[in-house]
Amino acid sequence: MIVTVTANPSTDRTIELAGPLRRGEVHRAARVVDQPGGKGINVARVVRAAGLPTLAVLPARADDPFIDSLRAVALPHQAVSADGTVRTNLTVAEPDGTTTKINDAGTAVSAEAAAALRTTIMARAEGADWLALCGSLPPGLPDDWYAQVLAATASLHCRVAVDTSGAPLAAVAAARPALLKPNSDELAELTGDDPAGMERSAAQGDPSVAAAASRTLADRTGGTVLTTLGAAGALLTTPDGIWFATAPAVAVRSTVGAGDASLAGYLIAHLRGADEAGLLRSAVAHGSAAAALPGTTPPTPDLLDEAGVSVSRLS
Ligand SMILES: O=P(O)(O)OC[C@@]1(O)O[C@H](CO)[C@@H](O)[C@@H]1O
Repeated sequence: MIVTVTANPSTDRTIELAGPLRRGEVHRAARVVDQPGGKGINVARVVRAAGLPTLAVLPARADDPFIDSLRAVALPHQAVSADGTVRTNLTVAEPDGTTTKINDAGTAVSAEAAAALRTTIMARAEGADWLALCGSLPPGLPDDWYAQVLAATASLHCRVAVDTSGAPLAAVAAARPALLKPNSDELAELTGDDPAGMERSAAQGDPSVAAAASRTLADRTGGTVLTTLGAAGALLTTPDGIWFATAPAVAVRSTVGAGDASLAGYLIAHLRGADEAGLLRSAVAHGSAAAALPGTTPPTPDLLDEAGVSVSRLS
C-alpha cells in the first residue's frame, strides 16, 4: 500500500494554445481542461493505474467540487476537513511542449485542520509500505511540517518518500527521509550548483555534476535520492552507488506531473521488488510517458517504454 499526502492539492487547469505564448498579448485557448492535481494526488493516480493499492490523503471540505473530481477518476482518497476551497493552478501549454505554470499559494490550513491531517496520516501510515509526502505546504503549515511528520513516523514500518521544494525541502532533507525526489532546480537549491548546467551536461552524456550533487545530498540524508533531470533522464543515488538513466525520446505535450509519475514509477517498482537499475528504469519510463500526455494526465502501464530507457552504473 502506498499512501500519499498532498498538503496543498490543486485543480490543475490546462490551457492549450494553438501557437506560441506571446507575453502581453491576447490568446484564444484551443482547449481548456480541469484535472485533479497536486503532487501526491498525481503519484496516487499513477500507482492506481498500475493496479497497486493506494490512498491519497489531503485537506479538503467534503462538499468541495475537488472531491467530486477525485471520485470521477476513481481515486481512493481520504479528505480531512479544511476551511477554504482547493486552489486552482494554471498551466499554459504551447504546441512545442513548452509548459508555463502559475501556482496559487493555496488555502490556509488552520491549526485544527493541521492536527486532524497529521492524525489521519499517522493512522494510514501504520499499515503502509510507503508514505509519500508531496508538494508545497499551504499557508498555515510551518516549513518543517514534513520534517515533523517524518519524525513522528520513525517507529512505524513504512518508509517515507518526500518530493517538495524550498524551505520545506531543506528542513526535511535534514530529517533523513528514506527517499528524496528532487528535480535539478530543487537539488541545486540544496547544493548551490547550476541546475540548467546539470541537465545540459547530462543530456550530452556527462551526468557527473548532477551525480556529485546527488551524492552530496544522499550523504546528508543517509537514504536514497532520485534526481529527475527532465529530458536528460534521472539519477538514482543510494549509500552503495549511483545509477544514471537516459530517457526515451518522446514528443513532449506537458511536463506537468512528469516528476510525480517518476516518483510513482520508483515506488511501484519497489513494491514489486526491483533492483536499483529496475527502480530507475521504471521511474524514467513513467516520467517520460507522463510528459507525452496532455495536462496532468497520469500514464497507464500500456504507455511505458521501459526498453527505451538505458541504465548504467556510475559508481
Ligand atoms: O505548488 P506545488 O504543490 O509545489 O505543486 C503543485 C503542482 O504544480 O504539482 C503538480 C505537478 O507536479 C501539479 O499537479 C500541481 O499543480
